[in-house]
Amino acid sequence: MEDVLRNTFGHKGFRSKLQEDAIREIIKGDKDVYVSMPTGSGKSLCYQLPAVLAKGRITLVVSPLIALIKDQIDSLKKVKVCAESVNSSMSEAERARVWEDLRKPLPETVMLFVTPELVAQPHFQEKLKALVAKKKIAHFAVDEAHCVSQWGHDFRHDYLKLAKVRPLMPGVPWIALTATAPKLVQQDIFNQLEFKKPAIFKASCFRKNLFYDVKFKENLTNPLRHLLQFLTDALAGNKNLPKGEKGSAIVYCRKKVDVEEMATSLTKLGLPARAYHSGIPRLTRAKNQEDWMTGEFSVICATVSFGMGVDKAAVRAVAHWSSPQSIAGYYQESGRAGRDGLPAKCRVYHSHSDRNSLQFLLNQALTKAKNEKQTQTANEALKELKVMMSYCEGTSCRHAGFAKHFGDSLKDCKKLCDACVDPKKLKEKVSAFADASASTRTWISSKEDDSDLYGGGRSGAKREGEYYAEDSEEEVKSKLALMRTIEKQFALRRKNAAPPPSEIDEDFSVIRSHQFTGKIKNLTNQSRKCHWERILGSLTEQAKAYIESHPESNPTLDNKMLWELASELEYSVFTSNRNLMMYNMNATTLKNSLAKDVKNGKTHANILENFRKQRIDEGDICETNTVELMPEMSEPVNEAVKSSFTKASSLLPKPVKEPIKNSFRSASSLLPESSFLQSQTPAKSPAGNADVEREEMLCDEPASALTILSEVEVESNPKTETRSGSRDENENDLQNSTHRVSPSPPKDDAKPRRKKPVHDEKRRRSSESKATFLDGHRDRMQMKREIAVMVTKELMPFMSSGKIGSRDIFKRLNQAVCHEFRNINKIPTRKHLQKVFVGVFGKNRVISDESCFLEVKKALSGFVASCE
Ligand SMILES: Nc1ncnc2c1ncn2[C@@H]1O[C@H](COP(=O)(O)OP(=O)(O)OP(=O)(O)O)[C@@H](O)[C@H]1O
Repeated sequence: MEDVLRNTFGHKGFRSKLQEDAIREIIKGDKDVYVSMPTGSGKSLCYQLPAVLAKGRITLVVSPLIALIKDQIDSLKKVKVCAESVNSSMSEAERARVWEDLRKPLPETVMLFVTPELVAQPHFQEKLKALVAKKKIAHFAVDEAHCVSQWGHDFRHDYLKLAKVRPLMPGVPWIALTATAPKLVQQDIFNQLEFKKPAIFKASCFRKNLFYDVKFKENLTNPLRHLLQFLTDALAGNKNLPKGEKGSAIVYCRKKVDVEEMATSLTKLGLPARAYHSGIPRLTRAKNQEDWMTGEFSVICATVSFGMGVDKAAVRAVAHWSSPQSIAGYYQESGRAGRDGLPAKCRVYHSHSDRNSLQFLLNQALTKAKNEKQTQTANEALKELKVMMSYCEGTSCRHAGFAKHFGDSLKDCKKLCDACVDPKKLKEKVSAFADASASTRTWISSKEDDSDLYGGGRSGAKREGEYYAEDSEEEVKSKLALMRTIEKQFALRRKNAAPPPSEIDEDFSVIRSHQFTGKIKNLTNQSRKCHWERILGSLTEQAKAYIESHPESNPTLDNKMLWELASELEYSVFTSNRNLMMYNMNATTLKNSLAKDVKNGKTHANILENFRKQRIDEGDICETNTVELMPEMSEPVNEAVKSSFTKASSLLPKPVKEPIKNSFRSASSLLPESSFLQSQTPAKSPAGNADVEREEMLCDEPASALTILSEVEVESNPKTETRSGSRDENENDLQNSTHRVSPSPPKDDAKPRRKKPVHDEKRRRSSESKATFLDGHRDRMQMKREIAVMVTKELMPFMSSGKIGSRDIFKRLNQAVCHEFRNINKIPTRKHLQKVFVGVFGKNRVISDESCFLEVKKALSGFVASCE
């Protein structure tokens, strides 16, 4: 045995005691054997070595993918072990050659790799019987045995048929091999493969060379840059290594389209990456995999169809760009890191929208379940998702999370995950994320197609053949359905009539927190959905108008974004109104306002943001060293875009005029003359015009324009009620002051508002705070706001003293400075800014015109960098 280990396989010893023991047991050949060891721990050797020792007899190996089979055969050929396969990718002659060999009294073939589909074929079973009759089968090994379990994350229907061949081979011992599987899956494997009293070899799932953490996209200023940094750090050791030894990384994305986008974005940012998913032509896909394996490039962006059986040792990082669907799946995918035993990192970028999309899709599967089995499967998938979400949003040791799931006993890893390295910091992050979720927890995103959910996810049951088939037909259907709905809404909007309840009742996924509809007495889901549809109609029209008027930038309609935005806006009206009449009135006013904006050629801020992002992705907007995912109406956005910009505040219902705090009153009076406010606000405050001007000069933070203004007020008027000590308190006050832009009946405007009891007020505030949360990127937006406030405040005096030639230059300079600080993720202090402005204005420079401004802009990053 040791000879074969050394001389044939070239290993100095066994990888572990468990590997050795399992191999010994398999060689004995008197029992079925179950081997469960983490990815990369050397499971294959457990059947390969006994196969070599079983001279003259064949070991049959069932493997789920032809690609995987090919890899195995290639690596065995390298060590001169004769392994063959018979599968659909081979020519008739090749298959005949293999069968011919197998018929020989002493076949050369040591291992025969087959797919479960082939095993199910009668003609294969006939040949199998003949081989068994001649006692030519040594072992029957089932690789990736978790595929047999419906509770596994990668169920393959054809694996279920394997047990049918069991009676055809009495006395042949079976081997089931899988990476770590939970107890339930293990038992299911035994049941399905009819294992009786198997010998069990099970390793701990703890991978001591892997560091696990979770990042919350909503907490990050620029998640893409964050990922880029993560990958760059992980691959930093590559510099002095030859190509073949360079470390590499995998970025898993949920959908094929995300895979493509990610590969393009990373490449544009200077980290060459390629895509891998089943939609890519097979040859290109194979070339991408090959080039990644050989170190031509380091990063592969893929759906989960990539990786099974990929034996690349030096994977230094595995990132999941959105939350995986199950913890077992995540364990296996992330386990592709560090197969060489050296340190590697595994990270999930989690977000509310991922959580909600997954939840929505699985709920949908549950709703659509036609029989008890499907219901059970869907329920199980939901349970798995719950566990995965607890992993992402929990604060306990990540490794212990795996251990618990797989029935191991590990308590904590000490320092191999973010939870053990800095529990306090993680708790803060989780709580910031939870805060953001207050408004989105029950939000169910727009219809999504699950055909590409992490390469198929549980729907992977549908997969057949060698590659994960993906349902492009489904995708098309889903898109058509979406388009039909949007078209329907256009028609409805034109007729200005609500659809019959039966039609709208069919799907409330667009209505956020719809289970809370009872909050407003007599308000039905149908009614909410009807308002949502009308809002969506107007938004879609805005987007279409923009597309028509900007053919040069070739933007495309992002239906999903429009659905979500419509839901967001409807939800903000829903949470800020307390009776049916007010809800209906304000929802209608909102819709009218959006429609009016269409006429006036205005476009909602989020739509502009989306188009701008598209342009960034296209590479049209690419500022040196920066890719921004959030709206930055800065330099590269053309004037037309700027002028058609609709303030988010204009979408909020009418502000309460009288009983508000100073800061808010001033803020509301600073609002732009949007169609909505024009129709609602009878008179401006005396300070109105000046303030409007000042507001326009502020840095372009569309969704938070109002909030910025409130903050400016807070900063500049220490006596205002909202001013309080800490930044957090200010933030609360800020929100509260902003809430007051909630709708109220026109009659109330003239009367002072009756003071509510404290608990009522609290409840009102909390529901209103949900309403003000417009984009779910709270921390990032807050940082932007704070930068904008600081920069505006410090730049103002230069405007007043005539050092800035025009309002437009002020605005652009302000944007440019904000931009620089956002680039370095820093909220500047007064001192920082004073230093920057010494550089900008020198002793007595006046930035009077465009050329002057451009000159300053060029040097700006240097001034900002040196201000620290
Ligand atoms: N005893 C050993 N000594 C050194 N290297 C080994 C030993 N056993 C296996 N290996 C190597 O470890 C690597 C991983 O082995 P293998 O592919 O069998 O892992 P696995 O457990 O099947 O992983 P996965 O579940 O991802 O397929 C291979 O490169 C293999 O050659």
